Amino acid sequence: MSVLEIATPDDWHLHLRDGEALRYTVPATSRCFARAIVMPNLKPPVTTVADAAAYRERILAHLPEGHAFEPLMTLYLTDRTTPEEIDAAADSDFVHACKLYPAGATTNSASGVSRIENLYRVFERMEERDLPLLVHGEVTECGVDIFDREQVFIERHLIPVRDRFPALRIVLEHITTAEAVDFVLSSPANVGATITPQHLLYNRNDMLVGGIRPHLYCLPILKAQRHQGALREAAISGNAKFFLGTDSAPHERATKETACGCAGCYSAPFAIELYATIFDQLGALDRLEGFASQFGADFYRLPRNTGMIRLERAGNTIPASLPYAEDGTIVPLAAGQTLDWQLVTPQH
Ligand SMILES: NC(=O)N[C@@H](CC(=O)O)C(=O)O
Ligand SMILES: [Zn+2]
Ligand SMILES: [Zn+2]
Repeated sequence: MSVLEIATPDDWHLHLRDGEALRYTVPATSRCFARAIVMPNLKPPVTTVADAAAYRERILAHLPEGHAFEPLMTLYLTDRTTPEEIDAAADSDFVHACKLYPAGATTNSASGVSRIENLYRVFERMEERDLPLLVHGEVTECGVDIFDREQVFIERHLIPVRDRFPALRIVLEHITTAEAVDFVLSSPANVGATITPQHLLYNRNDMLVGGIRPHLYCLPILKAQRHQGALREAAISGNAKFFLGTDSAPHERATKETACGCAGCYSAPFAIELYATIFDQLGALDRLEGFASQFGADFYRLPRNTGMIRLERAGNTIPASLPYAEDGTIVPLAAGQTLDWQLVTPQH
């Protein structure tokens, strides 16, 4: 097969950042994706419906002419989030979910939740109002090894939340382990997961053997090869609980190539080509459309996109770096690698 046409995809986990960064991040996603779930971990975070409305306008102000793109906004849960704010979110037509960051788990999560049980009244209202809960699923206790943090979070926190709020729609974001795959598979249909390109393409050897590669450092951290295998199997399984979420998380080059580098991989400019290359290598190109363009919309109870995109089989080399922010540069995921697919007809 040398041409691939699929329904226009959506990105169900995306960091666009704010301010000057939007000039780069918004077109990188809108060239290909019709919608994206926009993460709220700004400084300060997006905690109210009013914040989300203002942020949505700043995003749309950077949409290039001729691009059709709908940012699907989210609220950042804190210890102080109220059930009333959940009602306001559910009543709005642009807030589509709330995001749980355990305090200290990842980039800009300092205002996150310190004790998950404190949010049970909020979860109860989300369940009533059918507003999905998106989860960065890692514990933060310093005694728990970084490679075990997802699995321990599932056992200690996620299983109790799922069982206490059986109708709550939950997305375990950017899953990285076989245990996360098993958790999703053994849960009812209202529990799903997003899978990133980096966790499909790489494992911890790619990050650490022969030298440390800061541009592969993201959270949850890349795991062992057997976990990568479980994620690949889930992504190409055709099971509608697993869908595309890039977790494209831009950090300027200097903040990654330093003694204490930031977590996050910037994949947006080549996202669909990365996924197409992986699915092709796994002999599962026919499963890409469900994963990229259908299952997420179904989970969020939004209409599937009616437009199409076209990709062609062609050597597509990702540049070593791209312009980003004021005078900055950014190193995209898989910089310097040649992908097997290229987007030729965006959204038509
Ligand atoms: N994934 C990451 O490593 N980083 C994300 C935050 C997140 O999604 O956890 C970021 O905002 O930089
Ligand atoms: Zn996260
Ligand atoms: Zn993220």
